[in-house]
Amino acid sequence: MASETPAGTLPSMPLRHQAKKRAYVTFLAGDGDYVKGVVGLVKGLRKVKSGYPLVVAVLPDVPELHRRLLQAQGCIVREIEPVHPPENQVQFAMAYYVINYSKLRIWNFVEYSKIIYLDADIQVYENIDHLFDMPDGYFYAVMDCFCEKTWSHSQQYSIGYCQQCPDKVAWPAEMGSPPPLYFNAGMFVSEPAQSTYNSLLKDLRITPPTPFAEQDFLNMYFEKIYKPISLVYNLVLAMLWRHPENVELEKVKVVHYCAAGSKPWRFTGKEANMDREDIKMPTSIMVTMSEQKINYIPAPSVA
Ligand SMILES: O=c1ccn([C@@H]2O[C@H](COP(=O)(O)OP(=O)(O)O[C@H]3O[C@H](CO)[C@H](O)[C@H](O)[C@H]3O)[C@@H](O)[C@H]2O)c(=O)[nH]1
Ligand SMILES: O[C@H]1[C@H](O)[C@@H](O)[C@H](O)[C@@H](O)[C@H]1O
Ligand SMILES: [Mn+2]
Repeated sequence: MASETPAGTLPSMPLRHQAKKRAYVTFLAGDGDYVKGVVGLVKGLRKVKSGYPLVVAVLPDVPELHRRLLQAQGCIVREIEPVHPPENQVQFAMAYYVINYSKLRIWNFVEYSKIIYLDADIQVYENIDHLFDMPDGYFYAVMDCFCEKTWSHSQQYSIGYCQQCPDKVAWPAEMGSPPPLYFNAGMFVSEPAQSTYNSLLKDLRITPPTPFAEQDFLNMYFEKIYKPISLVYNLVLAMLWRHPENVELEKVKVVHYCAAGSKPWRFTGKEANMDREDIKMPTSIMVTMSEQKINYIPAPSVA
């Protein structure tokens, strides 16, 4: 009779556990204030009793103090090398998006069979561990909205077309077929694998950068296996004022504070959108959460 244990696996551990190591993953660059987002994120995951760790992929420029702060909060900190796109003259929608190509390194986290990636400017309000149980072989993420100014470079924006309401402005026949469904890359479910990682980096070398950096690149790379999931798993904040009819607020589990002026830890009340009630409301929840206790660990004395 053939053995039921494939070569290289431990016979004492049930197969289903060996094959299913999972993690939440986020990305952190620089010594700025996004570390506050990661602290808020890991506290949120803990609060909703997530059963999986948060791995923080950090670039070398993240200071030691921030790394220790995250470890003290229970995060697994993993340093990654920056990934640089090929040189060209593209104007990114936000200049700093260029660093986001480094996110591609997370497909090399092959000790995890499946990951849920969450931006540092995301907060979870309900447990989403069940997303790990969706069938393998797909890339799951939430469809984006094209209505904010960050999209002003695009054909979609120029004609007022958004995939969130595809019937409002129809895609003109003379512009060819409508663009494929496009996801926001601040939240997704995917499977790290050496072969995927290698081919992502190989393809990137021959792909000129575009305004939404790695988000555009991932949309092209995973186009064939992309499966949209409900927007409750990544409420891109501008949906609240661009497509309120699509949002059932009481069902939302994950909020993405990506709109201009919406980062909870940067709230001053004085910048774009900050006078909006729908920005002030979720922002105040998260500010309260992250103010509860950010206990900085003092750096060791150098004396
Ligand atoms: O100084 C920075 C800037 C960014 N980040 C990390 O990079 C992520 C992406 O940056 P933003 O959240 O500010 O970007 P947006 O939400 O506006 O951008 C969206 O488009 C980007 C295009 O590059 C990425 O795909 C991103 O994941 C997606 O949510 C942050 O959450 C954070 O995890 C840092 O750590 N430090
Ligand atoms: O990734 C971007 C970013 O998050 C912007 O803030 C948002 O307006 C876009 O819709 C999205 O594609
Ligand atoms: Mn974001």
